[in-house]
Amino acid sequence: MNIFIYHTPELTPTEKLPECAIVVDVLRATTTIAKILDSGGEAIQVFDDLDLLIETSKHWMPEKLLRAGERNGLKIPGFDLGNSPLDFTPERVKDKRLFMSTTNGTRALQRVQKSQTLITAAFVNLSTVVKYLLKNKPETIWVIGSGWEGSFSLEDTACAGAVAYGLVQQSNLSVNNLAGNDEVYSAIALYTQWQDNLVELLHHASHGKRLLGLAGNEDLRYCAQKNILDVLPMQKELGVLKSCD
Ligand SMILES: O=C(O)[C@H](CS(=O)(=O)O)OP(=O)(O)O
Ligand SMILES: [Mg+2]
Repeated sequence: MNIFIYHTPELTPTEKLPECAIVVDVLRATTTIAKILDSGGEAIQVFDDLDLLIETSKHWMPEKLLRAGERNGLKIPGFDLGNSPLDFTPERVKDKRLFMSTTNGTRALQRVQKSQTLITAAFVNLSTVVKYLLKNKPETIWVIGSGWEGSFSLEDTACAGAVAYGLVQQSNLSVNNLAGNDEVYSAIALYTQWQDNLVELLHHASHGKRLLGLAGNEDLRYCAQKNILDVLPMQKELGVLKSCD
């Protein structure tokens, strides 16, 4: 296994794709995606373009669909839900398909949607992701931070480092056997520095500061929790994520 970490989708190579792409958007899209599937959601269909989301969702059974997502961190007018993981309860989402668009996470997913395998990771489902990688041993793994509007996100790179660190900790592989680029070393260093205080890390992050004003502390506390959801969101058809059992 060779793991490459890219801080934002824009930094990923354009001329090739990995065997396994892992998109990270701790605040909040991939945390929310994990919560949706843990709450019994049928699937999440992700869109970069809102018009296409609305047009596509019109053809889905009305009683089985919800439109979710945000622009500038706030629920899109006319949508059922925003992008706070706390809102995606079993009562709201069980057996529903979520048609979803967010500022960064859904854009990152589209960038690597043609990869052989595409999964999503956040702190909440970290151990499930690491377990999947150790079991399936993809040759090339890309972990892509969603960033914020093309710039670096502290929380996404820290979570990417947590994935790499988990592989090292739970196998006989060393970092220099695993690391495919320098970013792996820096991401692991960032994660190990903050692994016992992720809430504080999220409060330092510019994304976290922005969210504090919009959604309050509860979202950050939830997104900072490690291994609370045993779920592996995997792309089963282009743009459609389901739980990989
Ligand atoms: O909803 C979010 O947390 C962000 C938007 S913002 O950075 O808070 O404005 O979107 P995401 O795609 O989850 O990074
Ligand atoms: Mg984000």
